Amino acid sequence: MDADIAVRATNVSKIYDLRNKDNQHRTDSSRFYALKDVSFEVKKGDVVGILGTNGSGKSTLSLLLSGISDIDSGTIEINGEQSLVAINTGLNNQLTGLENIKVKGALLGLKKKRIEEITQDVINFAEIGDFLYQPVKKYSSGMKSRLGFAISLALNPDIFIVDEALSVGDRGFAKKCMDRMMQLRDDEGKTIFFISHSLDQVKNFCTTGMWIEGGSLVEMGPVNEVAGHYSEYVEKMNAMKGPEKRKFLDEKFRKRLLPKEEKKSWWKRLVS
Ligand SMILES: Nc1ncnc2c1ncn2[C@@H]1O[C@H](COP(=O)(O)OP(=O)(O)OP(=O)(O)O)[C@@H](O)[C@H]1O
Repeated sequence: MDADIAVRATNVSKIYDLRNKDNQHRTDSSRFYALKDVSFEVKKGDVVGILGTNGSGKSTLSLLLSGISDIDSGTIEINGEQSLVAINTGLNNQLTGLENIKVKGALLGLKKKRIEEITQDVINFAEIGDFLYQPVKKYSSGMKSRLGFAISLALNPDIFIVDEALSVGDRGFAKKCMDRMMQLRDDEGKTIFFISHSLDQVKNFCTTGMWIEGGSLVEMGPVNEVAGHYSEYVEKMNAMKGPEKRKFLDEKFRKRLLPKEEKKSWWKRLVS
């Protein structure tokens, strides 16, 4: 992969099993594309805003980009270290904040001295006081976001993946994070993927827009253009009336189901 490329995704698909309301597998068409055949390239230093309505596949993509979740088909090539900042990922709920920092450092194979430096950076940035010594399960979502964000910043990865993490923090902390992310963008040339439902935030912060809808990549390009097309789509969808909207959403959902033949061959592959 060329040295100026940070991430290359080629025909990436992620499939989930659907369960019915009794938590049983459905008898037919029970497999569903969270992402389907997604391909793109992102240059180093690019700041990509990922847009898409609820359930379109944005968080799934963030989990694949950060290497937390496995891909079902296709490839993702990454140039550099990546780190995910999300509300509910990456922290062990049973451990205290402090233990989480140390475990993360140890898992990355860092030396004791480096872990101590990182711990101090996290304490300074997160400003969660004595909560540092409480198990994370006692944290509010805003506090988890503070800790998660501070850890990712301190680890100083080449690629940041920020999934809605700012939406739960209070205004002061969200501003502090945005200021720091602007520094990462402008002074350090980091590659950033930024998922937010705030279109203004995406337009102000990002250079490239990536619109994912129904598990597929619809458009990627200059952020203002992509955000404009996405807004038009959302407006059209919002203008739909009850039955029309239900039909539209149902068709969108059905397009993501794996065909039965494909399901059969999957089972055959499993038993053969
Ligand atoms: N672990 C899972 N098991 C089964 N289905 C899942 C799982 N995680 C996500 N999905 C489904 O995959 C689809 C994509 O979900 P994802 O969380 O990526 O969407 P999103 O674009 O981030 O949505 P939102 O804007 O609501 O956060 C959704 O239909 C979701 O229900």
